[in-house]
Amino acid sequence: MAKGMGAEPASLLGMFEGQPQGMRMNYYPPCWQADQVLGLSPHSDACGLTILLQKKDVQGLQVKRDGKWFAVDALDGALIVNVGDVLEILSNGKFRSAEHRAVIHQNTERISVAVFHQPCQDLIVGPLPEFVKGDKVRYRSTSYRDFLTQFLKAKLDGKNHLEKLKL
Ligand SMILES: O=C(O)CCC(=O)C(=O)O
Ligand SMILES: [Fe+2]
Repeated sequence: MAKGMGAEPASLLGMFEGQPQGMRMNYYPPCWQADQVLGLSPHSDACGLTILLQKKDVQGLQVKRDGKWFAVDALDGALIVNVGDVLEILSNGKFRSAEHRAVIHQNTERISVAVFHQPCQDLIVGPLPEFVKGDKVRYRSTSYRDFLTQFLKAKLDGKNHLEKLKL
Protein backbone atom coordinates (compact mmCIF):
# COMPACT_ATOMS: atom_id res chain seq x y z
CA MET A 1 0.00 0.00 0.00
CA ALA A 2 2.87 2.36 0.82
CA LYS A 3 4.45 1.65 -2.55
CA GLY A 4 1.21 2.55 -4.30
CA MET A 5 1.46 5.99 -2.73
CA GLY A 6 5.12 6.45 -3.64
CA ALA A 7 6.38 5.77 -0.08
CA GLU A 8 8.85 3.20 1.21
CA PRO A 9 7.07 -0.04 2.31
CA ALA A 10 9.24 0.00 5.44
CA SER A 11 7.55 3.22 6.57
CA LEU A 12 4.27 1.39 7.24
CA LEU A 13 5.64 -2.08 7.91
CA GLY A 14 7.70 -0.79 10.82
CA MET A 15 4.52 0.41 12.56
CA PHE A 16 2.69 -2.91 12.55
CA GLU A 17 5.29 -5.66 12.34
CA GLY A 18 5.29 -7.82 15.48
CA GLN A 19 2.54 -5.75 17.10
CA PRO A 20 -0.59 -7.15 18.76
CA GLN A 21 -3.67 -8.10 16.82
CA GLY A 22 -7.09 -7.96 18.43
CA MET A 23 -9.91 -10.27 17.43
CA ARG A 24 -13.63 -9.76 17.87
CA MET A 25 -16.31 -12.31 17.11
CA ASN A 26 -19.66 -10.69 16.44
CA TYR A 27 -22.89 -12.63 16.85
CA TYR A 28 -26.06 -10.99 15.59
CA PRO A 29 -29.19 -12.91 16.61
CA PRO A 30 -32.35 -12.68 14.51
CA CYS A 31 -34.70 -9.85 15.51
CA TRP A 32 -38.37 -9.43 14.62
CA GLN A 33 -37.81 -5.64 14.43
CA ALA A 34 -34.73 -6.00 12.25
CA ASP A 35 -35.71 -3.09 10.02
CA GLN A 36 -35.77 -0.72 13.00
CA VAL A 37 -32.46 -1.54 14.68
CA LEU A 38 -28.81 -2.01 13.77
CA GLY A 39 -26.50 -4.86 14.73
CA LEU A 40 -23.53 -2.51 14.99
CA SER A 41 -23.69 1.29 14.78
CA PRO A 42 -21.75 3.22 12.13
CA HIS A 43 -18.04 3.49 12.92
CA SER A 44 -14.57 3.15 11.48
CA ASP A 45 -12.06 0.85 13.15
CA ALA A 46 -9.40 2.40 15.40
CA CYS A 47 -6.56 0.32 13.97
CA GLY A 48 -4.37 0.06 10.89
CA LEU A 49 -6.15 -2.59 8.87
CA THR A 50 -9.06 -4.89 9.68
CA ILE A 51 -9.47 -8.31 8.12
CA LEU A 52 -13.04 -9.49 8.31
CA LEU A 53 -14.56 -12.90 7.75
CA GLN A 54 -18.32 -13.16 7.33
CA LYS A 55 -20.39 -16.26 7.67
CA LYS A 56 -21.12 -17.29 4.13
CA ASP A 57 -24.33 -16.28 2.43
CA VAL A 58 -25.53 -13.96 5.20
CA GLN A 59 -25.07 -10.35 4.24
CA GLY A 60 -25.02 -7.66 6.88
CA LEU A 61 -21.98 -5.47 6.47
CA GLN A 62 -22.60 -2.10 4.84
CA VAL A 63 -20.10 0.62 3.92
CA LYS A 64 -20.80 4.31 3.49
CA ARG A 65 -19.78 6.03 0.32
CA ASP A 66 -20.79 9.54 -0.77
CA GLY A 67 -23.33 9.64 2.05
CA LYS A 68 -25.06 6.39 1.01
CA TRP A 69 -24.91 2.91 2.52
CA PHE A 70 -23.92 -0.02 0.29
CA ALA A 71 -24.20 -3.71 1.16
CA VAL A 72 -20.97 -5.72 0.93
CA ASP A 73 -21.48 -9.15 -0.62
CA ALA A 74 -20.61 -12.01 1.73
CA LEU A 75 -18.66 -14.27 -0.62
CA ASP A 76 -17.88 -17.77 0.55
CA GLY A 77 -14.41 -17.86 2.11
CA ALA A 78 -13.55 -14.28 1.09
CA LEU A 79 -11.83 -11.93 3.53
CA ILE A 80 -12.80 -8.25 3.56
CA VAL A 81 -10.00 -5.78 4.22
CA ASN A 82 -10.97 -2.44 5.74
CA VAL A 83 -8.68 0.54 6.12
CA GLY A 84 -8.68 1.75 9.74
CA ASP A 85 -8.15 5.19 11.28
CA VAL A 86 -4.46 4.70 12.07
CA LEU A 87 -3.69 4.15 8.40
CA GLU A 88 -5.71 7.24 7.51
CA ILE A 89 -3.70 9.35 9.97
CA LEU A 90 -0.28 7.89 9.07
CA SER A 91 -0.99 8.42 5.36
CA ASN A 92 -2.18 12.00 6.00
CA GLY A 93 -5.59 11.08 4.58
CA LYS A 94 -4.32 9.40 1.39
CA PHE A 95 -6.04 6.23 2.60
CA ARG A 96 -9.49 6.78 4.09
CA SER A 97 -10.80 4.59 6.89
CA ALA A 98 -13.98 2.81 5.88
CA GLU A 99 -17.14 3.90 7.68
CA HIS A 100 -19.26 0.80 8.13
CA ARG A 101 -22.15 -0.70 10.08
CA ALA A 102 -23.91 -4.04 10.39
CA VAL A 103 -27.59 -4.68 9.81
CA ILE A 104 -29.46 -7.72 11.08
CA HIS A 105 -32.19 -10.02 9.82
CA GLN A 106 -35.61 -11.11 10.94
CA ASN A 107 -35.08 -14.86 10.69
CA THR A 108 -31.39 -15.47 10.21
CA GLU A 109 -28.51 -15.14 12.64
CA ARG A 110 -25.21 -13.77 11.46
CA ILE A 111 -21.61 -14.20 12.59
CA SER A 112 -18.51 -12.23 11.65
CA VAL A 113 -14.93 -12.36 12.86
CA ALA A 114 -12.77 -9.23 12.74
CA VAL A 115 -9.01 -9.14 13.23
CA PHE A 116 -7.61 -5.70 13.97
CA HIS A 117 -3.97 -4.94 13.15
CA GLN A 118 -2.80 -2.41 15.69
CA PRO A 119 0.36 -0.40 16.15
CA CYS A 120 2.31 -0.39 19.40
CA GLN A 121 0.31 1.34 22.19
CA ASP A 122 3.22 3.72 22.85
CA LEU A 123 3.41 4.87 19.24
CA ILE A 124 2.75 8.51 18.53
CA VAL A 125 0.40 8.34 15.59
CA GLY A 126 0.67 11.25 13.20
CA PRO A 127 1.11 11.79 9.46
CA LEU A 128 4.37 10.26 8.22
CA PRO A 129 6.61 12.78 6.41
CA GLU A 130 6.75 10.48 3.37
CA PHE A 131 3.00 10.78 2.97
CA VAL A 132 2.84 14.50 3.63
CA LYS A 133 5.53 15.65 1.20
CA GLY A 134 4.30 18.90 -0.43
CA ASP A 135 0.89 18.70 1.25
CA LYS A 136 -0.10 20.25 4.59
CA VAL A 137 -0.25 18.11 7.74
CA ARG A 138 -3.92 17.22 8.07
CA TYR A 139 -4.08 15.43 11.46
CA ARG A 140 -2.88 16.19 14.97
CA SER A 141 -0.50 13.61 16.42
CA THR A 142 -1.63 11.55 19.39
CA SER A 143 -0.44 8.46 21.24
CA TYR A 144 -2.17 5.33 20.03
CA ARG A 145 -3.01 4.51 23.64
CA ASP A 146 -4.94 7.80 24.03
CA PHE A 147 -6.65 7.46 20.67
CA LEU A 148 -7.82 3.93 21.45
CA THR A 149 -8.95 4.90 24.96
CA GLN A 150 -11.04 7.77 23.62
CA PHE A 151 -12.50 5.51 20.92
CA LEU A 152 -13.47 2.80 23.40
CA LYS A 153 -14.91 5.29 25.89
CA ALA A 154 -17.23 6.98 23.39
CA LYS A 155 -20.32 5.57 21.71
CA LEU A 156 -19.82 4.44 18.13
CA ASP A 157 -20.61 7.52 16.07
CA GLY A 158 -19.38 7.28 12.51
CA LYS A 159 -15.95 8.86 12.07
CA ASN A 160 -16.41 11.53 14.74
CA HIS A 161 -13.52 10.27 16.86
CA LEU A 162 -11.20 10.83 13.89
CA GLU A 163 -12.71 14.19 12.91
CA LYS A 164 -11.50 15.56 16.26
CA LEU A 165 -7.89 15.05 15.16
CA LYS A 166 -8.26 16.90 11.88
CA LEU A 167 -6.40 20.18 11.50
O1 LIG B 1 -20.10 -7.73 11.46
C1 LIG B 1 -19.50 -7.10 10.60
O2 LIG B 1 -19.51 -7.40 9.41
C2 LIG B 1 -18.72 -5.86 11.00
C3 LIG B 1 -17.97 -6.01 12.29
C4 LIG B 1 -17.21 -4.78 12.64
O3 LIG B 1 -17.31 -3.77 12.01
C5 LIG B 1 -16.30 -4.79 13.80
O4 LIG B 1 -16.22 -5.80 14.52
O5 LIG B 1 -15.63 -3.76 14.02
FE1 LIG C 1 -15.77 -2.36 12.47
